[in-house]
Amino acid sequence: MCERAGLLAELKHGAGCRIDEAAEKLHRLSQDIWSCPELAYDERKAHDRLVAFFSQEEEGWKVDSHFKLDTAFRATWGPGGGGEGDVVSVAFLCEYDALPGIGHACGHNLIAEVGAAAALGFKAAVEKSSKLPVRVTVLGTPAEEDGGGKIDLIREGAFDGLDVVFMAHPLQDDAPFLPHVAEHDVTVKYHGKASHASAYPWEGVNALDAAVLCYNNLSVLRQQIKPDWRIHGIIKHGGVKPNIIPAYTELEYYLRTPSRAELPVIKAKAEMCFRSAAMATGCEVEVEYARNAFDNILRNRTLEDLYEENGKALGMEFTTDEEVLTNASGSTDFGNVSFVVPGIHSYFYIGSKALSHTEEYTVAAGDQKAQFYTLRTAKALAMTALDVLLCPDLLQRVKDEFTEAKLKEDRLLKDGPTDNTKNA
Ligand SMILES: NCCCC[C@H](NC(=O)CCCN)C(=O)O
Repeated sequence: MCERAGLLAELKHGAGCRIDEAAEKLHRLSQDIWSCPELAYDERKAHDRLVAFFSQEEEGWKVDSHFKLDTAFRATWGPGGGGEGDVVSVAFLCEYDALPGIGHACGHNLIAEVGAAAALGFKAAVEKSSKLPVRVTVLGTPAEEDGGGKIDLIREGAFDGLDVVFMAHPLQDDAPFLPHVAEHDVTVKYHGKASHASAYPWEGVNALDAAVLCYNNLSVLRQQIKPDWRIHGIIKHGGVKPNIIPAYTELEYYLRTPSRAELPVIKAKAEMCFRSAAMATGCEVEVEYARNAFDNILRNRTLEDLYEENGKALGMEFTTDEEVLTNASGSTDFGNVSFVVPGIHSYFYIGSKALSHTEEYTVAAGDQKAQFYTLRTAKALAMTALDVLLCPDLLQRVKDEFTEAKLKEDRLLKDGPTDNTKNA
């Protein structure tokens, strides 16, 4: 039981009221982002809209536009960071990139809204109590769907000095945590030799054959990988004309494992598939891994429990479906954040059972119905942040759990998982 339970309850109530009061403009913010979907690292309008929101529509924030990345931003309130000792530095994260062709089919417009709303509520609550040593940060993090803006921002020091970070992602259910797997994108390019495919095919070196063999090699490999590992990809370039033996082909694959420690194993296995296809066809092969590999998420059960308690008080019904709770739901660059700062990446229902990355989900993410659930989630995040701020024991528990979980993962990384790539 928190010693300041009375004050805590009052502040939680205040946070909720502030979020309700700002409901209309928060909805406009997310609608503006939703109606103009922009791809990773190119979210210029979303960036400008969020910057305008914190510098013009809201008061008291110091805003850094283009913060370390062209389409990232930072809004801060409270004492300056670094060296204050007792100041608790709390951050709320926004995402706002869309998917090619299907717009906001992952609902990142709502992630921007939920992050902004939680920050507004939390700030308003702590503002009333001048004695609370707290700094509030909103970080606008681009390119979750492609590239991993949070990983760039970590490298640039944007997460330095933060004590705890909060974000929430829309889905089909409310859940304080869903497993996320580590992931690395790889592009495989085959270079062959063009020739007339009917007149003198023997003069050609067929890069499409290499791509097809690569695809098939990986499909065969899939039978011998662990059930929770994932390999999936596309052929991005498959040639230009049936009567020209393709001189160039390109594939893009995502390789995923539950822990970042296992990624090197799946990569070594996939590598043999890439190279053997080149050897069989006489093509040259180039294998290019993306700049950023995504880590799995480190859980923080203290934060999850608090979030669940607050969510339930607001009427959330958390899923108990084991399939949802145990299946890996994809990857996120928040995984990398969870290795540098303790945090929570919860999921929230938006009034629809449509599946993410479909056109139906795009519609749901822009629907008025999603607003109630988005703001309710923002309240639960703000309330959870208030819990850790007002109860120093809880913050310490959050930090201890983070250190322990990280040590465990580091040990796994150091010892290395079993690799049966070589049959010796
Ligand atoms: N490097 C590519 C990353 C793709 C990330 C993408 N993320 C999501 O879909 C969000 C989490 C889903 N619950 C993914 O394909 O996993």
